[in-house]
Amino acid sequence: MAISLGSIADDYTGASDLANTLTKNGLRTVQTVGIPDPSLALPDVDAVVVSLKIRSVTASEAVTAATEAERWLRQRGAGHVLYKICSTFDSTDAGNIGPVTEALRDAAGGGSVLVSPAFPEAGRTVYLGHLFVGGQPLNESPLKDHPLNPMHDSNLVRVLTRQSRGAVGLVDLAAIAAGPAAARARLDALRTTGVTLAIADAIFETDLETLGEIALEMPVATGASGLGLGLARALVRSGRISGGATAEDIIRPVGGFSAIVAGSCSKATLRQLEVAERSMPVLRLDPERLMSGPDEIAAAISWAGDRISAGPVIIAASAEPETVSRLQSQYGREASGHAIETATSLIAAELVERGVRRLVVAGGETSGAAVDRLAIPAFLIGPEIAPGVPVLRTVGNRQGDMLLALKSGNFGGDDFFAAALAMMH
Ligand SMILES: Nc1ncnc2c1ncn2[C@@H]1O[C@H](COP(=O)(O)OP(=O)(O)O)[C@@H](O)[C@H]1O
Ligand SMILES: O=C(O)[C@@H](O)C(=O)COP(=O)(O)O
Repeated sequence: MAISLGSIADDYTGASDLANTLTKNGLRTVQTVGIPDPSLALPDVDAVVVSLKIRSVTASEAVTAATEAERWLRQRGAGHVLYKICSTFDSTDAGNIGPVTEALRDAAGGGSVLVSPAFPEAGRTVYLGHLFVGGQPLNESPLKDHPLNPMHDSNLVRVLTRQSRGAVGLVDLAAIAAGPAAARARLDALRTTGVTLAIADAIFETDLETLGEIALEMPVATGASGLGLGLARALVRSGRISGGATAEDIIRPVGGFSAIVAGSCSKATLRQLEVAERSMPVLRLDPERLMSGPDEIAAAISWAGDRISAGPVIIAASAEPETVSRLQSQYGREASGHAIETATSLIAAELVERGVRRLVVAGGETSGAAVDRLAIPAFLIGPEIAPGVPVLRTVGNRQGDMLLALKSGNFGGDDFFAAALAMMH
């Protein structure tokens, strides 16, 4: 199997978001969980998205995992590798976007790397290097309260500079709107001044198409699904792939019970839970009790066990920023995040043991922990529930075929949970 496009995603929801965009734009795509075991039979595809859980680990761990994935992708023919980051540039001054991008650049022999988290379909645009989330600059958006990586600066040139060894520049909208030749010239001019990482503005899909065209001429790029769209369209335009991806039979029924597990504290998820509460049983976990022992997990499993055969249930650790801050000031940010992810993943695994075969997980880190515990090796990409969130069908899963949706915290409309379940039978 030779692939045209390789991607390394820094979390699992981000991976399914990108795989969804690539599929919608004509690439047959598979999402693997880590580097797949050689015994796993992967389908014949144009693109592989390797999901890693490296957004919130140390920079050196992230670099090691990403460079290993890069080698694996190159060995399978990937001429271009996209490092998929969050469209809200989730990271801290310690990394990991800068260190991983620079390591992938070094592995590919140097040159310039375009970096753009723009994803206009989801309201993420970049202008003069500033990232906007809907109508708000990043630092005024709900991302300012993210439990693991609160974002306090919308100027991505500054943010990336703080994480990188090399100089960071800007390919601005004026150059991009003037088309590939002008954007290329701007990038070349930056390179002569020693800039190796270039934040790229993008507001409209046409900007992404321009970015995709020039990114494809280079071995590495860093960005969110918007850049994926540009790369996929450039590949299809180049005639190198057939452009015939379909998502049709991926959602054939799997049976079993259905459940939702949420660990995202994003504003969108909190609203979706409120709305779902009107039509489904929802158990709100007590974070204090989760931190102090296994009783809360056992109680949640028993609560779900009593209800699951009657219809879908939701179990959520999600809480408002004030509650999250209180817990973090008592136990520390990483320790509380990790303990809650462990709890939600144990609950998800226990639900699957009890016959759940249709599972929605809300939250990037939360999804990563759950999919790892379930030991699911890979996913095929089905139709889209909401921008950035497809239905996934497991490949090579030991419990048999399952349908999942891994929802990025910030994605989906108010009725996302009902909409997801309606597409999974
Ligand atoms: N009540 C809570 N208090 C503190 N942290 C929490 C709480 N509920 C969930 N978390 C943690 O918050 C983090 C949310 O991150 P993530 O799952 O990536 O969601 P998102 O997709 O919204 O970023 C996880 O580490 C999760 O364990
Ligand atoms: O690019 C995006 O916004 C998403 O694909 C993504 O990575 C979101 O991360 P989480 O909110 O942590 O799921």
